[in-house]
Amino acid sequence: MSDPAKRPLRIGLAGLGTVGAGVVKMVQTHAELIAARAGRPLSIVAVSARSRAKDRGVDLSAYAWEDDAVALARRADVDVFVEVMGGENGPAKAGTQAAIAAGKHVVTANKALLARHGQALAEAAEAAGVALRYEAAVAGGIPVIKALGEGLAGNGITRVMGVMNGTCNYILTEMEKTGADYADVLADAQRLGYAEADPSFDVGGIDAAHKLALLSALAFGTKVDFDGVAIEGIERITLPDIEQAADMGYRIKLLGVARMNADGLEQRMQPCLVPLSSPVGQLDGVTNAVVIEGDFIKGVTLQGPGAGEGPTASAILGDLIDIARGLNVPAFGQPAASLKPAARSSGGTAAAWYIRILLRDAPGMLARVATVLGGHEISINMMRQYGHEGPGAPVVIVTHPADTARMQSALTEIDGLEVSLAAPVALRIETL
Ligand SMILES: NC(=O)C1=CN([C@@H]2O[C@H](COP(=O)(O)OP(=O)(O)OC[C@H]3O[C@@H](n4cnc5c(N)ncnc54)[C@H](O)[C@@H]3O)[C@@H](O)[C@H]2O)C=CC1
Ligand SMILES: N[C@@H](CC=O)C(=O)O
Ligand code: NA
Repeated sequence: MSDPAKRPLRIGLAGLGTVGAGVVKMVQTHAELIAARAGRPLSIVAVSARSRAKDRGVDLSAYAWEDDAVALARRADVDVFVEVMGGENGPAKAGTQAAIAAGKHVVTANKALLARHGQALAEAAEAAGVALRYEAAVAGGIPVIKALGEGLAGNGITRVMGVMNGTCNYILTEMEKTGADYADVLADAQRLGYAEADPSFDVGGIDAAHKLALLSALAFGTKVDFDGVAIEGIERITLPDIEQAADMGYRIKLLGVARMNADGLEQRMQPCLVPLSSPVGQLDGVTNAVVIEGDFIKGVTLQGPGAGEGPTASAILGDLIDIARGLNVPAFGQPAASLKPAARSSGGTAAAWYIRILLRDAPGMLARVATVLGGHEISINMMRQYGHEGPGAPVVIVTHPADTARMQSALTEIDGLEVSLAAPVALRIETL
């Protein structure tokens, strides 16, 4: 019998959409290069998706077909189950569980699955002695899981932050560049294969929060705590917000921050203003960036394409080549049983805020708002009125640093003023 470490690594590929088709293309395009680097060939043996008939622009004729992803996961001729279907339950979860139970390695791009079930799946994979790899799931083509879990493993990590959703960054930067409508730019992101099957996961900040929760576990040795992420999406950001931020030297980014404070883990994903001149402020289109701060490394910034066929396939192939080489590192950087439950921090550091309000246009209205802010000990750094909007006057206020709790109660009070014509929007200003 041939040496199993030398024979082809046999892949069962579940999902043939943007990511799955990319994986097929890369395996076919780079068969020789991959075999040379992995020490043995990678061979797709069987595939599965919803529709067998659909033309995906790739040649699938050499592969067996399975209607059922769970059956694919259990096939005797499959060594690695590649899950690129999506969904936090359904066949993604059942197939992954079945693969692990059958002693097969798993590579997945599915952050929703891992944000919910990562701990249980990592425990099961370790018990079965198989790898559970997910580089594609976080920041697409950027090798951030490898960087955090391997290259930086000797550091005490102090903070992880960044832009982790390509769709949102694409929308925010395209709106700024072209003045295009939010809905049109979102439709473009869907057409380009960046968005989730349910794009409200992207624009609602949920997809990026899934990713942040996985990075937190890796960075801080805590169990994945997706429900501990404070999430706010970009749905309420308007073109005037983007323009006014630019006018003040900032750009709006959906920014994730994970930090271990004295009272526990702070995890937040929210639109923030960042300096236009900062590396994060410069990110355009589908580009993501993750900043990792550690006690010995100080800071590392990784930047690259966060979504799309090629970058995501690249991450999947990186994981497959590691498996072919016989590497198996714990999914969350240390044995799953040793991960600690994450105590949640009661609040983050204070920050300056950008506030947008729509006030009835009459004398004395601004003074009412200033009084509310003053009552919450929030002092104003700058205040500007931007023309008129129907019966209202859009007003932008930039404050001096204030903590989130104080800002939230001030906003609730402003919202309750009869002069306030729309719910106020407040965005943190991160100095990075
Ligand atoms: N598109 C991207 O840029 C990235 C996507 N991901 C993740 O990769 C996964 C796949 O994403 P895409 O390829 O964009 O999705 P997609 O919608 O383009 O493709 C999904 C594929 O899975 C199959 N599928 C879905 N549900 C199924 C079910 N219940 N039974 C059988 N087959 C099913 C579909 O038929 C399709 O072939 C998701 O978990 C997504 O979050 C991760 C990083 C980047
Ligand atoms: N929908 C995601 C895809 C990659 O994870 C994104 O836009 O970043
Ligand atoms: Na990645």
